[in-house]
Amino acid sequence: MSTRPYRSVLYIPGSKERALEKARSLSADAIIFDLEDAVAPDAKIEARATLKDELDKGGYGNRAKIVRINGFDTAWGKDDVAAFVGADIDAVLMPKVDSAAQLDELAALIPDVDLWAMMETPLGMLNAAEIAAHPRLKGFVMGTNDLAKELNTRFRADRLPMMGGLHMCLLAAKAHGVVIIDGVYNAFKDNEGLKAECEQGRDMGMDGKTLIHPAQLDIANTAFAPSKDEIDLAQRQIAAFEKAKASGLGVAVVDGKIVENLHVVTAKGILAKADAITKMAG
Ligand SMILES: CC(C)(COP(=O)(O)OP(=O)(O)OC[C@H]1O[C@@H](n2cnc3c(N)ncnc32)[C@H](O)[C@@H]1OP(=O)(O)O)[C@@H](O)C(=O)NCCC(=O)NCCSC(=O)C[C@H](O)C(=O)O
Ligand SMILES: [Mg+2]
Repeated sequence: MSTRPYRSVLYIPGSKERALEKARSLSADAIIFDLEDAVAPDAKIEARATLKDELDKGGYGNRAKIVRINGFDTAWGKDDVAAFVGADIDAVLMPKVDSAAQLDELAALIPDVDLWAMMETPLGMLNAAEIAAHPRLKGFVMGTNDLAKELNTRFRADRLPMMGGLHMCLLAAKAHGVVIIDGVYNAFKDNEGLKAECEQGRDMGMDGKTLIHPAQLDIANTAFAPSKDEIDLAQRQIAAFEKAKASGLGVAVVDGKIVENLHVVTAKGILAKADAITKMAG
């Protein structure tokens, strides 16, 4: 599993030069440079060239750089991949992945970068386990807009209609040790709604949230970072368990709750995440 933080993963349309420039100073853990749905068909080829130029210029620091290409069933998909062979990017994100075979096709065209998959179709949900098991696959991004469209579900604050799909992808991601990022929150001026959805995704086990506007960054960064109380508890659990172990015991008690080796593993994960976030901030 990656120790790199992915609390906030910001989409930026490859066609928007101003936003591409602005992203160099934003507090996103990762950026998805989008050539797919955020770019109009007439602007696709120019967006690809603009994005290539901006990535060549650099300046995105230690944010993960992920390029979302168009699907291979479009006129642009394979040329998108060709344009970024050898570029300074961390991953290529394929939209609407239905099967591991589609990742084989992508893998054959671009060496040396991680592959990520948009999980946003009914077939993708059903095949999540084989997709997560692909040897080059390192991350899932939930495409909850496309999923809602395909399932003909309504948007609800509790996201009940799409929970089945989200959970299938979570199980597959965790089983194969790949990162999983939650879908976007479309109402980008509704901070309370975004906070609630970030906390829901975090509690389910998502590693972070995809975002569409810079104003959403702080909310996601806070929700997906360990809180001071969580860090304090993790430190006390580790210390209490070490003390118990030294006395020949396998169980400690902290705040009236048992602490066993498995809780210590979780506690160490929390501290490692907090450390990675501190390092990311530089
Ligand atoms: C949603 C927007 C269209 C709003 O744009 P706009 O009205 O221009 O916003 P602001 O005027 O408030 O912008 C303020 C400044 O912030 C910069 N900006 C805006 N958005 C971004 C961004 N995403 N990244 C970086 N910088 C951004 C503006 O340039 C302004 O800067 P300045 O000039 O210095 O003041 C717009 O935010 C937008 O286009 N967002 C991205 C939309 C997108 O990427 N959609 C596709 C992904 S969603 C999806 O497809 C998920 C999935 O596939 C699914 O199925 O669910
Ligand atoms: Mg989509």
